[in-house]
Amino acid sequence: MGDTMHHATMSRVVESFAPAKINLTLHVTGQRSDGYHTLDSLVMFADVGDHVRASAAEQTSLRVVGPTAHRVPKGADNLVYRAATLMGVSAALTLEKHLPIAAGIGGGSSDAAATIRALAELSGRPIPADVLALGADAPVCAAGVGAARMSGIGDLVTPVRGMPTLHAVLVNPKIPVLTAEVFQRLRNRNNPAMPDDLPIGTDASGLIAWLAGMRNDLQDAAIECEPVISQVFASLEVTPGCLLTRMSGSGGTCFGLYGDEETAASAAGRLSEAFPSWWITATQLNS
Ligand SMILES: C[C@@](CO)(OP(=O)(O)O)[C@H](O)COP(=O)(O)OP(=O)(O)OC[C@H]1O[C@@H](n2ccc(N)nc2=O)[C@H](O)[C@@H]1O
Ligand SMILES: Nc1ncnc2c1ncn2[C@@H]1O[C@H](COP(=O)(O)OP(=O)(O)O)[C@@H](O)[C@H]1O
Repeated sequence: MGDTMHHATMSRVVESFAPAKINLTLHVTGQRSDGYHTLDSLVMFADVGDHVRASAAEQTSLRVVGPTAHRVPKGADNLVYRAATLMGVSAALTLEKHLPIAAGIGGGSSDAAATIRALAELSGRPIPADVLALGADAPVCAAGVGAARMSGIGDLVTPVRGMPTLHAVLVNPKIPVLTAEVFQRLRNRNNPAMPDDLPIGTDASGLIAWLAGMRNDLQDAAIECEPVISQVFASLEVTPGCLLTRMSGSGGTCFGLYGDEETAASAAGRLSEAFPSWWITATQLNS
């Protein structure tokens, strides 16, 4: 009895969800002397994503499973492994990978953040201050605050409370888009930031109307890199009830916003039939 309990404690598995990150807006406001761009972005998280499982072990190991596992590095360069190294905690790690790769939805950063949360719970250690080392999207994912305004180069994260739930469809053509290449292709690196005051406390239709006046400044450059993205936009725009379309991050995932869950689900159904090789999912964006 005592032994069994001891064993159960030793093999405690902590599971952490790594949601897709959606940039509802992405304004590129300048470029620093080190080449990195300053951003102003309103971020929310989807209810689809990857799962990370961690249990204490003497040496770190990583097993990658799931539908998109074959597309990610399996060794020490996986962001899950790098997050464990940054935490200074050794663990047996499993990444269950569902999100498309190099997709503008921060999959690797979200996996790293989920790993950090799991290892913090397992070890009692605090979340390290330098998560930015794991990518510009890692701080917003690690903050775990839900909706947030991301600025600086991704290192400044301000929680945004009082955002409504949004009903979205995510569409990715399964063509990887290289973030660095999209930034390189930008013609205009100095665009206005979002207004200081975000539309806090509005309902979904008020938020969508406000979003319509905002931008993703990487869209044109991403379409130049991968022209299929304009087909992704066109496919979303013609779905009944689509209120807004935009690209997330550096692409190629684009999202459509809808007034309710049923309309979003039926748009996702139609699109999946028309484009069986694409990754298409209806999702709720939560604050
Ligand atoms: C564009 C964004 C917006 O949320 O999302 P994704 O498209 O990755 O999802 C992020 O800023 C990306 O974050 P992440 O993918 O973690 O980027 P990193 O690995 O840090 O950077 C990849 C490359 O993008 C460029 N980069 C990235 C961030 C930034 N603020 N300025 C840049 O110029 C740099 O050339 C860098 O070498
Ligand atoms: N756990 C991981 N998941 C996804 N990509 C990873 C992971 N670890 C390392 N990478 C590398 O990071 C790169 C960016 O992937 P990803 O985070 O999916 O991009 P994006 O932020 O554009 O959605 C990939 O090309 C991949 O080689």
